[in-house]
Amino acid sequence: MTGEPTLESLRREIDAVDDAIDELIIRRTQLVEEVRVIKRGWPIKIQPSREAAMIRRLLERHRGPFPKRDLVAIWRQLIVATLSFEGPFAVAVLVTPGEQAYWDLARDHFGMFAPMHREATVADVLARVTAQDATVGVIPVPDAGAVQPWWQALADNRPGTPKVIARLPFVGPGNAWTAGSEALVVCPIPLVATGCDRSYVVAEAAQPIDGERLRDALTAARLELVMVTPWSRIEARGRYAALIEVEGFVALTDDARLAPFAAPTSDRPVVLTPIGGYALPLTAAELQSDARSAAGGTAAVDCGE
Ligand SMILES: O=C(O)C(=O)C[C@]1(C(=O)O)C=C[C@@H](O)C=C1
Repeated sequence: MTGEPTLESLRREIDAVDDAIDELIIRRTQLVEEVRVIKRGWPIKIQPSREAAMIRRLLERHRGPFPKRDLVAIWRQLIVATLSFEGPFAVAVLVTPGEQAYWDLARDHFGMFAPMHREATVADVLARVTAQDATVGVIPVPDAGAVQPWWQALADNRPGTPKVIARLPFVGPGNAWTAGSEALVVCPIPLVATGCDRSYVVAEAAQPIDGERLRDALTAARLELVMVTPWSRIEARGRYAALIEVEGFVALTDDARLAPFAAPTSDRPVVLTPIGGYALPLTAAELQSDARSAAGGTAAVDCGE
């Protein structure tokens, strides 16, 4: 006899679905253990480009009314749990008196259980990451009004120098104490292109370059300017530097577009050094759930690359 489902019958079905999900987590973990073997010689296991691309792909295929933000939160917790048994994983976070925004952003991204260390200055965060006392560091996003040119330290080719690998929040502000704050994640690993990226380049010159000349130089290099900080003096070298953010992916080494900027010339006095970047945070459109049914997925996001 078939009839309307009852609470009991629906709960039995939910239990069966939960068992299937649990079996898949067990299976996924077995696969990740094989990844761990492949990565045995790698000092740092985190792969932020892969993480961002995985989450974008899963959001595109998802359908139905389950909130996509919460779906991302589930995936983030799963990925970070995985990282913690691939090898040591810890986060150094800038926390200043009265400002815990970066702590919230780090916790939202790296989960409830990743070890997190508070640091009082950006230099302390960078030092911990350089020493690999912490795998990654979380520091403020520099903007066009930035005063602290900490990013100068990233334009250094010595092994172990932290580079920018992600931007937070990846999935919107959530219930963070200080909504609207944004952070960069740094770690000494290279990214790979995900198709939805932005990059940072440090410009260095004997004198500050005015905005128009800089834009022309970047256009010649086929780089589209997003943001440039004020020029600041590098005391040790008697030169000036600015942080530039550009659209798209710029590799840390061998990017043909940057080759002409490796050394200064009389008509091209600016040296450009890539220092990493980030997969673009998820947009409101990507996070829009289908509130009506479990039928349709969402169109792939166009990142203009
Ligand atoms: O693909 C990898 O390299 C993994 O280690 C697996 C995995 C995952 O859980 O899918 C975990 C951590 C990485 O940052 C990216 C992905």
